[in-house]
Amino acid sequence: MIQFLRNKFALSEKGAKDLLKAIFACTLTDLSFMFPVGLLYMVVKALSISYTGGIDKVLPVYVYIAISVLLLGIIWICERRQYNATFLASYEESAEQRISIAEKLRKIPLSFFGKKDLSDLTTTIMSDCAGVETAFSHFIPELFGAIISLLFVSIGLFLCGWKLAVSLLWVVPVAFAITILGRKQQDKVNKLHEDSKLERADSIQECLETVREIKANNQSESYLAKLDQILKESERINISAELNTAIFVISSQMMLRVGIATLILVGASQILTGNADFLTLLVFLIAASRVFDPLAIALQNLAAIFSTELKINRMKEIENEKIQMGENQPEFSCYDICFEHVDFSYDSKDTEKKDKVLDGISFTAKQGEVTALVGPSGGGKSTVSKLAARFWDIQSGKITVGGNDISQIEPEELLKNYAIVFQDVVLFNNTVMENIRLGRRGATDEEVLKAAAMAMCDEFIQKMPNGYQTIIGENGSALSGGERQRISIARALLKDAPIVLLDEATASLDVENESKVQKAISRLVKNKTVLVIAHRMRTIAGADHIVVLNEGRVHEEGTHEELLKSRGIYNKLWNLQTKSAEWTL
Ligand SMILES: Nc1ncnc2c1ncn2[C@@H]1O[C@H](COP(=O)(O)OP(=O)(O)OP(=O)(O)O)[C@@H](O)[C@H]1O
Repeated sequence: MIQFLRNKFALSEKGAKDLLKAIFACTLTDLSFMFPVGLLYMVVKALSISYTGGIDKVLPVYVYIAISVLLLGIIWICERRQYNATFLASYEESAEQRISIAEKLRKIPLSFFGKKDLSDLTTTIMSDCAGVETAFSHFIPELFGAIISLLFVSIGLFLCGWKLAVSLLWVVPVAFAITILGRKQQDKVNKLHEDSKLERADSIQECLETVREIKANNQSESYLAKLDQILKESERINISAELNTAIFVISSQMMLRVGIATLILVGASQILTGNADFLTLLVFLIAASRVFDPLAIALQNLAAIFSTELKINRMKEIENEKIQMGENQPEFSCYDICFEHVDFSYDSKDTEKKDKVLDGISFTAKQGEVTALVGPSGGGKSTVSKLAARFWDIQSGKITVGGNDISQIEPEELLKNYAIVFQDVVLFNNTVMENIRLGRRGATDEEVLKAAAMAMCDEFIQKMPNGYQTIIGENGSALSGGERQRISIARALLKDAPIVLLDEATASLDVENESKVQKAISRLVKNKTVLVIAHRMRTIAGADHIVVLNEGRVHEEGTHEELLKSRGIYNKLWNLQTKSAEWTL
């Protein structure tokens, strides 16, 4: 049972056990609501006896009051237990689920994120987890609780009179059948609904992210018209999904009411023929109201559980994704990075040659040397630098660091040895100090200040309202491109790792700052393995080793002088840039 619940609702073992407890608690609560029916039966019976003169068989009033208080106490305890078992446990499980998805996302290869939209993942973590939390705290325990308690009550009702019981309960399987038969249609509409929600979230996110470009290109009106259309379509699908569910749920709930009508008809004819008394019919009617109310909610819950399955499947998709694993304490004799016949395509299922981004790449970036990657745009330079840090796993060949195959090293352990400066700098909505400290957690303020000064950040940071304690806004929106890049360089200087990856690290800097930062970088890279990508040829002319990449292959390699002499792509790029330096507007 525990395993079934785990598989069905993507729960942890503790979560599945808690769910069982919650179902048990809900069953007890539903059953406890039947006690007042029993008491009512006793009271009405006592009144009828006293009315017919059998006063000596009637219990004193205080006994009924005492029983009522006792029953209230039992109901209160059951409700309390149900509250603890459902809400507290479900919040704990939901927190666990969110943490486990976040942990998983940390370890999933980046290729997964290429297949998924950011808003899709955000929806899974925030809204799907919340949806499952509601299912876990309400729908599932209430549904199972109502069904199990109905079974017990049915036994009691059959013992009181099977004809009346059948006349009341025949509607229950019919009502469930209506909801279950509508499932196929509901699944279809729910899928459309979920897809439209994702499209809506995507469009709004895209609109917010690209608002500057939309305005700059004078496209506000047409873009907003398109967005408006998407929102209206989403609203239409939303209403149709609600209506669709409502049709099946309301029909099945109405079916339950038919059961009361047939009970009255059969009960009346039984009384007329002397096969039942009015008191028994009254008890059946009160029991029907007590049992059918939670059952009507259970039918609603059943429909909601169908739609929750879509959310659960999306969570399972993340849970089942393969993670990057490997050795936790690798030992490196040196930090040479070696690519051996590496093939790579961003879509790992696409093994066809035309989709390969890298095709048989082999070269070595030695420790103590600067290795530059150059070549035409789209040649695969950034891909090579990211693969060197195991951001993706390659399809064939081998990448080693100090002789260790990096596909066998735990990514976070591996990355401890890398200081990386990318073209697109990511900054966090925190102080400048903390954004730099991200390079090395635990670095002292003095060390952060030193790194910032070396990366030429100090001057502009001092001008900020609160200096190093200034909050820089979401992704450093208040900073210029060059300032962001210098903060990223300060992070790398602070980390002082044995391998340095620089992908267009100084591209956004002006000439004056570039030469100063270059000096800082040349101190950073001493005795390290450095892989550098730069479009400005003069930046890489002094590299110890230059690898020219073209269309995913190593076209040529050597030093600046050797490559100029060979008159290949490098020579062509060098001449083009020298000429372009003379251009004026
Ligand atoms: N995340 C990605 N998903 C799919 N394809 C990608 C991804 N990143 C890059 N590519 C493709 O891989 C190829 C190589 O890209 P890469 O960024 O490595 O080239 P590059 O030489 O660094 O280019 P540039 O000099 O313009 O930065 C390109 O065709 C690019 O479209």
